[in-house]
Amino acid sequence: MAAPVLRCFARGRWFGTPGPSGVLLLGPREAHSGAQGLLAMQKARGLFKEFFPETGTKIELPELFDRGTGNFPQTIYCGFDPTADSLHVGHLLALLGLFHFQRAGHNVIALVGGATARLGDPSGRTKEREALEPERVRSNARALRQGLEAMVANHQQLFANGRAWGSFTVLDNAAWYQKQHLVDFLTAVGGHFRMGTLLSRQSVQTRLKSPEGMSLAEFLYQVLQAYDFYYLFKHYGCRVQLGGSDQLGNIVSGYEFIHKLTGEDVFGITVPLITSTTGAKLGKSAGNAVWLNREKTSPFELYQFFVRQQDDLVERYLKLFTFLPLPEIDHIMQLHVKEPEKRGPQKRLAAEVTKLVHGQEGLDSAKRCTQALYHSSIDALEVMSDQELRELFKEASFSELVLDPGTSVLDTCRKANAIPDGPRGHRMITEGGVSINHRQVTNPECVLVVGQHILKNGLSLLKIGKRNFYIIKWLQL
Ligand SMILES: Nc1ncnc2c1ncn2[C@@H]1O[C@H](COP(=O)(O)OP(=O)(O)OP(=O)(O)O)[C@@H](O)[C@H]1O
Ligand SMILES: N[C@@H](Cc1ccc(O)cc1)C(=O)O
Repeated sequence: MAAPVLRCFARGRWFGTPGPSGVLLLGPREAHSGAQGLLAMQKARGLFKEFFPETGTKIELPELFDRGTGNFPQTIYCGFDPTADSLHVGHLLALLGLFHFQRAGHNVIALVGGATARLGDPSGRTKEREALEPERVRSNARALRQGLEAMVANHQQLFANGRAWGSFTVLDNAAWYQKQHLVDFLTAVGGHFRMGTLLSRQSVQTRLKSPEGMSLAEFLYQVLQAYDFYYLFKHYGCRVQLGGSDQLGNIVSGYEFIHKLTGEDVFGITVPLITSTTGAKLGKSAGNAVWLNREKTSPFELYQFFVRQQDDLVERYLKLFTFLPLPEIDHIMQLHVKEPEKRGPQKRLAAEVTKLVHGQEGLDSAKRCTQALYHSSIDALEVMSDQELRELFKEASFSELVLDPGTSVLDTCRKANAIPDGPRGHRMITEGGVSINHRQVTNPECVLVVGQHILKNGLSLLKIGKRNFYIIKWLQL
C-alpha cells in the first residue's frame, strides 16, 4: 500500500503539499452549503486541523457528509480513556467536533476506553503512564460516561432551538475486549499488522529512544485502537475517527487495518491541541487540566478560566469552544475593540462553555459566585447554596467559628487567621485594608451585627487587601 498522507480541501477540491513531517496542512476554501460546507466551516473555525488519508480513495471525505449522495448520515467517533474520573477542557475540543457533526445530522459515538485505559496510550508521552487498578478504571469510566451524558443533555436542551439532530451514543470498549479471547485476538487481528509499520510510528520511536523504553502493553495500544475503529465500522458503520492531533498515528493504524481487511476507506480528522500559556498540552499528564466534573473544577472556576483568557486568544477560543456563528463572533470582537475593559468576548466565551458543560444552573451559579466574590454583591452571597459555598471556599479560605457575645472585628480577623498577631494586624484594620461583606471596617473593636456583618445564611465574607478572601460560617447563631 502506498504510504498514506494527510490532505486538505481547498477551493472545492482536495489538494495539499506535505509539510515538514509529511503532514499536509489545510488550505482555505470557500464556505458553501451542504457537506463540503461542514468541513469548510470547521476549518474556518480552526476546529479541524488535519484530514487523513491520501487522495485516491474511492470516495472523497466531503462527499461522505453530503446529504445528496446517499451516504447520509455518517457515523463519527472519538475515544476518551478513563485515566481520570473527569474529562478536561482539552477533551472538550474533540467533543465539540462530535457535536458539530451531530448538529449537521450525523450520528456520533463517544467511546470511553475502559479497556485501552488499562494499557495507557503512549502517544505524545515521554514516560509510561502509571498502571491503574481495574476497579479504578471502571469507576473512572462510569464518571466519564455520566459527564458525557450530562453534556449531551445540556447540548440538546440549551443549544438545539428545537432542531432535530443525529444521535449521540456513549460506548465503552471494555464491552468487546472483555469477551475477547487473547489467542483468538492475536491470530485474527495480530496477523494483519506489520512490525515495521508499527515500529515506525512517532509515538513508538520517541519512547524506544527514551531511557525508560516501552512496554509491550503500550506498544500494543495502537492495535487496540485500530481494532476499535474496525469494530465500530463493522457494527455501527463508522467511517470517521476524530481525535487530538497526537492521535494521528493511532488513527492511521486503524485506517490501514480496516482497508486491509475490507478494502473500504475510512477517514481521520484531527483537532488542534489546546496548550497552556507555557505551550504544554493542557491535560492530565502536564498536571494543568481544567476539569469538566463539577467536584474537581467548579462551574465558577471553569467560568473564571475562560474569563481570564487573554485578548489575543479569545477570538480563536470563541470559534473553537462555542457554536456561535462566525458573523456573531466578528460582531463581538468589533465591540471589544471599542470597549476592551468590559471583557465582552471573554465573558461570552465563559458563559457559552459553562452552559454547555454545567447547564443553565451551572452558569447561574458561576455568575452568582463571581458577583459575590469579585463584584461585592451581598445579595448574591446571601442566596448561595451550600454546594456553591463549598465551591467558593476552594478559592477563599473557610473557617467555622462560634459567635460569642461581643465578638469584634479584630477577634473575627484573628480567629480566622486572616491578619498577623500584634499591632501589625490591628493596623491593617485601622488603615482600611479589611472589609466584611464588602463594607470597609476600620474600627477593630466594632462588635459584629447580625444582618450587617453576618448575612442571613450565617456567613461573613472577610476580605484582606485586594484579593485575600476568608469565608466564615458562624455556628450557634
Ligand atoms: N489539550 C488538548 N487539546 C486537544 N485535544 C486534546 C487535549 N487533551 C486531550 N485531547 C484529545 O482528547 C482525546 C482523549 O484524550 P485522552 O483521554 O486520552 O487524554 P490524554 O491525551 O491522555 O490527555 P493527557 O495527556 O492529559 O492524559 C484525544 O483525542 C486527545 O488527543
Ligand atoms: N487513544 C486515545 C483514546 C482512545 C481510546 C480508544 C479509541 O478507540 C480511540 C481513542 C487517547 O489516549 O487520547
